[in-house]
Amino acid sequence: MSRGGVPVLEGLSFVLEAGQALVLRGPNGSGKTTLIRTIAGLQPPLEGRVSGIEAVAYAGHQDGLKTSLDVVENLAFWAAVYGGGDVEAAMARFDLTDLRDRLAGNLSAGQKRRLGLARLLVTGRPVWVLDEPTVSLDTASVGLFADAVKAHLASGGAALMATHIDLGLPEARMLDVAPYKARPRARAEDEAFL
Ligand SMILES: Nc1ncnc2c1ncn2[C@@H]1O[C@H](COP(=O)(O)OP(=O)(O)OP(=O)(O)O)[C@@H](O)[C@H]1O
Repeated sequence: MSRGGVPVLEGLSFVLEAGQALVLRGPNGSGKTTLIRTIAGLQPPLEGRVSGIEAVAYAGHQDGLKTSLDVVENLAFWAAVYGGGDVEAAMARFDLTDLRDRLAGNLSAGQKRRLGLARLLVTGRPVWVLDEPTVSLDTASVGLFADAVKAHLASGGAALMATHIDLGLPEARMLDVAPYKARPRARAEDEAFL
């Protein structure tokens, strides 16, 4: 896997089964975001392959919100794009019901993040691939998120998450990406000198 053409991770392989959560660990710059983006299909791997991309719902550092639409309109939009998830249930799960008519652009950082995460529910997609999903969330909202993940796993979903905080998901497997740091590679034009 690479960023900007520079290899970041190599030799990394795992299978994520239905009902499983996998938490990516590793220091800043170790390649968690690169791995997440590759698995979500936002960039191709240098080598190897990712299967099941069509089942992925991705949430990255940006919440992907339409700032000029309100909360319920944002979720209805995504539900329509993905084929009709339950907007009311998604709002209830992330404590957004009282904010339903507020423009997404006027939400606080944590409220925006809750809306971005509620979007996952309305996609109906089974594999959540999440990059630091709890950034900006207060303790209560982290609890809402952990409960949403648990319910998702219990219904046969799966979750891959890069996070620096303990989500209180003892069933989650951990994967430290640090041992998979890519070795520097010779550039093609240097080969004659190897
Ligand atoms: N566009 C780019 N061009 C070149 N290098 C990049 C680019 N984007 C990221 N990198 C580098 O790739 C490496 C992996 O970055 P990545 O964002 O995957 O790390 P991370 O584990 O998610 O870090 P953090 O915990 O800080 O979020 C870092 O050394 C970073 O500087």
